[in-house]
Amino acid sequence: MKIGRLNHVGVATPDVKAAAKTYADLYGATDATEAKDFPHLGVRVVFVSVPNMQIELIEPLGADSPIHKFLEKNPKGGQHHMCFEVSDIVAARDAMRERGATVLGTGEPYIGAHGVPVIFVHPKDTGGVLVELMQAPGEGAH
Ligand SMILES: CC[C@H](C(=O)O)C(=O)SCCNC(=O)CCNC(=O)[C@H](O)C(C)(C)COP(=O)(O)OP(=O)(O)OC[C@H]1O[C@@H](n2cnc3c(N)ncnc32)[C@H](O)[C@@H]1OP(=O)(O)O
Ligand SMILES: [Co+2]
Repeated sequence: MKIGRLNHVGVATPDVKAAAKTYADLYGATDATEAKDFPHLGVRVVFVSVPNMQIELIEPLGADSPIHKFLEKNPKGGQHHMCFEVSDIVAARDAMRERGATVLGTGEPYIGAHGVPVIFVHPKDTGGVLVELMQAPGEGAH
């Protein structure tokens, strides 16, 4: 198993709409989606598209949001995770475990904000960077 293209960089923020405006005003990155809520994932999301990938702006949604503590430590927000595409998310999950990394949650891939299955690898096993792996859109059975 080998990771593929960088699909998005996750950026946690207290306010996705304000953050999207910053990317538009400061960097001219005006190609942004409307904010979309994912209650079962505990985040509100705006995708800002740039030529080779997306910035995934994420705001906590609900008391159990997985990014609450991150924002307590980083109240203005900050880089949260990187997401790489893989050709087979189940094979990738198995490879992470075989290579000694902790796959978060139950380890079962679940549908993320792009509508394809994802997993997360614990930052303790990846040099302090939270890494998300996602089934490459249009590839593999999922
Ligand atoms: C899936 C929808 C969407 C998509 O792309 O489709 C998204 O990407 S949504 C993104 C938000 N969802 C997640 O991040 C799910 C997976 N994340 C988690 O389960 C937690 O965030 C977790 C376990 C990584 C951290 O949880 P929490 O902060 O509550 O726990 P701790 O404070 O105990 O943290 C443990 C340890 O990890 C360090 N940490 C936490 N977050 C990060 C981070 N983003 N990057 C790097 N390191 C991180 C934290 O500082 C602790 O380190 P320690 O040395 O033990 O103090
Ligand atoms: Co993500």
